[in-house]
Amino acid sequence: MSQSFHTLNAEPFHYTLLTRVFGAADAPEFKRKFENSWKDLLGPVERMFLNDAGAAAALERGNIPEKAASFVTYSADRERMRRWELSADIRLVKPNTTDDRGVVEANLQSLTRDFGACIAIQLLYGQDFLDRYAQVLDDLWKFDNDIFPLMLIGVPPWTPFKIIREGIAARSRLGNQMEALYRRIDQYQKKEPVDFGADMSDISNTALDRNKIYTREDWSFRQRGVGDLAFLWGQNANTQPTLFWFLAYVYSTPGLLDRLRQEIAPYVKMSQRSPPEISSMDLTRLSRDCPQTKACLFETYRLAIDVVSIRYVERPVTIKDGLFRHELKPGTFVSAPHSTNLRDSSIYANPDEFVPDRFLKTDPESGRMSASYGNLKPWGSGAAICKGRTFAEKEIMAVGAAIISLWDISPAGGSWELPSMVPGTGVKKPVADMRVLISRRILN
Ligand code: HEM
Repeated sequence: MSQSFHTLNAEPFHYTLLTRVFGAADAPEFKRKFENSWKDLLGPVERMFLNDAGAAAALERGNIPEKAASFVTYSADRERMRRWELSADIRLVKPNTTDDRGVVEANLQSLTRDFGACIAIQLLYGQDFLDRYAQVLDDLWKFDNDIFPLMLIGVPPWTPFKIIREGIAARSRLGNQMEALYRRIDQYQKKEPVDFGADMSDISNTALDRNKIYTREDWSFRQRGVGDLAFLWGQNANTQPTLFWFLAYVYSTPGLLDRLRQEIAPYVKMSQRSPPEISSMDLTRLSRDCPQTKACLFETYRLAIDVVSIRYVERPVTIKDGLFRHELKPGTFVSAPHSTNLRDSSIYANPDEFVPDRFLKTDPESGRMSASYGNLKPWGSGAAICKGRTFAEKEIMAVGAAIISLWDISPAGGSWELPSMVPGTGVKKPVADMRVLISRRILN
C-alpha cells in the first residue's frame, strides 16, 4: 500500500463506489470529469479535516459545550427535543426540577451517532441544510446500514426486496437534497439570489472550494450532489459509530470514567453553577495531553474498526512474504484488510477485552505517559490514507470529553451488557441498540 498511485491506484475503486454505491450514472464523460478532478477535490478536504489547526478551528465553531449541555433535554414532547434526540426512543423517567435531577431512558447508539452527525454536518454544509432536510440522518443511516454493503458487492438496485427498495429511496432523497444544496452553493458563490432565501453564511470553505473545482470540470448539479454524498457519508459513517463504542466502553468499564474525568478536567473547565456547565474547552491540549483518554480511543479502534484499503494495480508489483513471492498483475484489484490481527492473542493479550492501558507507555526518566497507535491502521495506508483522520479523532475526543464531563450514564437493565458486534461499512455495528439511563452529573 506504500506504493505511489502510479502503481497502486485508489481512483478506480472510488469511481466504482460513486457509480455502484452512491448512484452516479456511469458514462465516459463523467469518468473523464472524475479523473480530471478527483485529486483536486481532496485539497479542500485536507485543509479543514487533515490539517491540525484547520480541524481544531472547525470544531471550535461547532460549539460543542453548548450542544453537549442539551445532549438530552428531559423533554417528553418531540416538538421540544433537540434534533439528535428524535431517533433515540427517549422516555422521560423523572422530570428535571430545581430539587431533583431528571432522568431519561434512551438508546445510546442512536443518540450519540446523531449527536456527532449534527455537529459534523453543520460544520460542513451549514445549519440550513440540516434544518431544511429533516430526514437527512434517517436517510443516511438507512443507506449506510441497509444497502451500502449490498450495492458494493454488485446487488442490482432494482432487486425486488423491501430493504433494497427503501434503501434506494433513501439514497435518491440524499442525492436530490445534495443536488439542491449544490445549486444553492453555486448561487451563493455567484452572488445570485439563493433558492428559498436559504442562509448560506455558515457553509464551509471545503464545500465552496469543491464547488469551484466541480464548476471548472463542468460537473452537473446532479453529479456534484452524488460526489458530495460520498463525502457526507465518509465524514460520518465511521466517526459517529466510533464515538458510540468509545462512550459505551468508557462508561461500562469499572473505574475508568473517574480516571478520565480527572485527566480531562484541566482542559474541560466547568462552571460552579447548578447544573454545572462547560465554561471552556482546550481542544489542542485535550488531543495532546490526555494519554489515558487517547488510549481508550485507540482501544476502541482496535475492537470496533474494521477497514480495508482497495487499490487497482497499474504496474506489476512483487511482494516478498517470507519464503513466498506474490506477483500483483496490472489490471487486477488488491485489497488489504487492516483488522485481521487486531484480536490475535499473540499480539494483544486478552484480545476481546477492553484494556486501554495496552496503548500506554511511560517514559522511565520523566515518568510522562503517552499513548501510541502501535500496529493500528484505522485510517488505511499509503497515498489514499484517510484525509479526515485529524478531524475525526479530534471530534471524538472533544465530543466524548464534553459528554463525559456533563453526564452520568448507567445501564437501563441494571448491569452493563455491551451489544455484540456485526460487520459494518468500516466500523462494526451493534446488533441492537443499548438502552441507558442518562442524568446530569453532579459535581462534588
Ligand atoms: C473514525 C473515523 C474514520 C475512519 C475509521 C476512516 C477511515 C478511512 C479509511 C480506511 C479510508 C481508506 C484509506 C485507504 O484506502 O487506505 C478513508 C478514506 C477517506 N476518508 Fe476517512 N475515516 C474516518 C473519518 C473521516 C472523516 C471525518 C472524513 C472527512 C470529512 C474522512 C474523509 C476521507 C476521505 C476524503 C478519504 C479518501 C482519501 C483518498 O482517497 O485519498 N474520513 N477513511
